[in-house]
Amino acid sequence: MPAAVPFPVPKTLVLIGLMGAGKTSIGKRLATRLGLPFVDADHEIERAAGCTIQEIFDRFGETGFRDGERRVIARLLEQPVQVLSTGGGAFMDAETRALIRERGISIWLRADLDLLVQRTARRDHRPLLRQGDPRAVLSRLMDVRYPVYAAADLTVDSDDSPPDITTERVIAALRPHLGHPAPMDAGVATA
Ligand SMILES: Nc1ncnc2c1ncn2[C@@H]1O[C@H](COP(=O)(O)OP(=O)(O)O)[C@@H](O)[C@H]1O
Ligand SMILES: O=C(O)C1=C[C@@H](OP(=O)(O)O)[C@@H](O)[C@H](O)C1
Ligand SMILES: [Mg+2]
Repeated sequence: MPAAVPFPVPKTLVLIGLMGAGKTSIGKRLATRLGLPFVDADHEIERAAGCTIQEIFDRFGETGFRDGERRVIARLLEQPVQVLSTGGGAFMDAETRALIRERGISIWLRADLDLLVQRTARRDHRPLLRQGDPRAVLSRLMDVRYPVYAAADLTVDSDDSPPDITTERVIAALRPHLGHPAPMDAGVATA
């Protein structure tokens, strides 16, 4: 991966999109490229609860999970600028969406159904995909969520390109939102 790019980033970069779109994996790479801290909301929710997302769903239901998710993301958005990967349902919450709009730059990683099915099949830690045929669940979620995700500040296609290419695509889309890099000779007096 190329060295970090020294562009000032004005607000936390918030990755949104369906399960398997690559929010967690691209978010990590994006943070490295921009020299920013990385945080994954699902990871923070599990840390705060002291158990896995599956266990939260089992004990408190999806509503309990969503309450925790809303609180954790609000807390994370109070922190200094970073890359924040959310879980696929987070942006569907009106309160969370408003906070992201105020304090972040939202980036929708858009992927097609086949790719999402293929990528999410590798692991079974997503409770919503254990409640029926994963393709049918993802297809239904696409219908409901894509019109809402479309309100993101930026949309970037997550296809079968290597992750580093998708990461560069995100950086290219972000360019108009980034400051200018510090000049190499900053502070050097000129005649
Ligand atoms: N080009 C790619 N871009 C993003 N993820 C990819 C890519 N190729 C394979 N993957 C894999 O897809 C899986 C789902 O990605 P993940 O980052 O967990 O998505 P999300 O956080 O959006 O649910 C991961 O195992 C990741 O390694
Ligand atoms: O789409 C969703 O509602 C969910 C997505 C998951 O995160 P990823 O999108 O990172 O898989 C996780 O937050 C939870 O299983 C619910
Ligand atoms: Mg994730």
